[in-house]
Amino acid sequence: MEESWASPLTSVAALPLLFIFMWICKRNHQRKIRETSKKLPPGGRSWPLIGHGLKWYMAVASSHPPKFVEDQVRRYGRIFRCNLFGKQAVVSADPSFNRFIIQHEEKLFQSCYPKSFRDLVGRNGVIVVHGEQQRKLHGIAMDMMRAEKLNLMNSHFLADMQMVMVAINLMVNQLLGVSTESEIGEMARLFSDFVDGCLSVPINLPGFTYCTAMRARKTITRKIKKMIEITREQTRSAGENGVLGRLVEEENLPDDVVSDFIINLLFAGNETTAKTMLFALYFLTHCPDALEQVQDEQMGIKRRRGSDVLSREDYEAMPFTLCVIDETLRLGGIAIWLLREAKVDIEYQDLSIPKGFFVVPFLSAVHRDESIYPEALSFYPWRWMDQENKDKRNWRTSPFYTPFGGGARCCPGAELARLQIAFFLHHIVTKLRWVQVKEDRMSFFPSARLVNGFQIRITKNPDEVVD
Ligand code: HEM
Repeated sequence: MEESWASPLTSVAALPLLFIFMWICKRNHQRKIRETSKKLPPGGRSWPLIGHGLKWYMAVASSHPPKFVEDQVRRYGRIFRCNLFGKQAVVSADPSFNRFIIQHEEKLFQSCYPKSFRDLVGRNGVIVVHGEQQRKLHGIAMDMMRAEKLNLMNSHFLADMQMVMVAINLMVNQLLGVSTESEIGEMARLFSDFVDGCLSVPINLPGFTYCTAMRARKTITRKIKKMIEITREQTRSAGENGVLGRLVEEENLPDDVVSDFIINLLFAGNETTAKTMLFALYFLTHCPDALEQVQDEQMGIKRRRGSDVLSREDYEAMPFTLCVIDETLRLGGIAIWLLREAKVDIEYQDLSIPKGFFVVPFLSAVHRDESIYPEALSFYPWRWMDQENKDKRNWRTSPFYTPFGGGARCCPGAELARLQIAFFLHHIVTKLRWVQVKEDRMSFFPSARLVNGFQIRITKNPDEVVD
């Protein structure tokens, strides 16, 4: 009796609960379907401990750094998973995803460097800081290096630049306002020790390159701080203090931050530009037609100008030389890949990338992709004269051409670097002739270089116009 009374009542009360239960089940089921269809990028097995490190190293040390990436792309597609530097990594040879990564710095991804590197380049430096501090320092660097400012910053800038053409000397001269030969020479020597350490095994014991670099860093920092003091005491006319003067007077940054800022600019701007100059000469040596066209263009400028010092207008009148520089950056761009870490769980198209994974946009895989650049492995500067490639060539916006990175960390020195390389080529091709005396090849490990040091025999150009 009790049962027959309770039963209809229970059924009525249970009905809404049953609906809720079914709705929750359905929702969970749909979520599960969604979650399983969003999956980790595909990837192959790797060796314990070393992961894919050996194959990665062999490719990067060769003259075709995307080799490992290309092999994986053939198997798994342009976005794949592997094991690098002791961690799970997602590597991309996909132009759109690369752009997505560099455009979402700070929100989804974050650049990351080992502690040993951060200690060396400076924990306050723009390269390693994040968030508000990075934005502020990056803004200052961008502002300083803007093309129109390069002319205004220092009325002697372009002339100085051509007198102290060795990249590091130029950087020391411009950044610190140091001009005597002995001061520049000493800073250049210290800096060379410092840079070697950035690319070495981080053992901080006497006799090791890293330790020598840390010592060099201390001396450089002491010198910069002394210069800051002197700069504060002196009031020179605008522009005469170099970048250091502007940082101290206009930006009002603490001394430690100014010092790391300068060291970062020296580090980021020196090797990159000097190596690109070297690669440009190497490519031109192996492409006589391009060399002849650069020589004609530059001799024309020299004849018109009638002097050794170039101006901004001359820079704008060398379209073919700029194609040579852009083609050099495409094939021999110093930054072949960038390193990021996923800050949060990320979903991109039907893929998920868990928080903490390394994410590696492999720039040179795109630069050497046959489906994007026909005859991709040939040095062919004329491709950039093609109007169809105008958008592709715009390194500020193009997903296909990113030698200077992009987004919040795009290279602030890009214009300065192109200007320096163009002027370097002008002086070299108008004044000298050379013959390569030893076979050579590019390698990108531990940093971009020509393995035999590009040995050439140099003679004076017999056609040089005497001023
Ligand atoms: C051919 C020469 C150069 C190349 C190929 C180059 C390339 C790059 C690339 C790819 C990045 C982005 C790194 C990343 O996203 O993790 C970068 C950043 C940077 N570059 Fe350059 N660079 C060159 C010259 C210069 C010069 C001349 C300067 C300064 C005078 C400079 C200063 C910097 C700085 C400070 C950063 C860090 C920006 C930040 O993290 O906010 N670079 N460069």
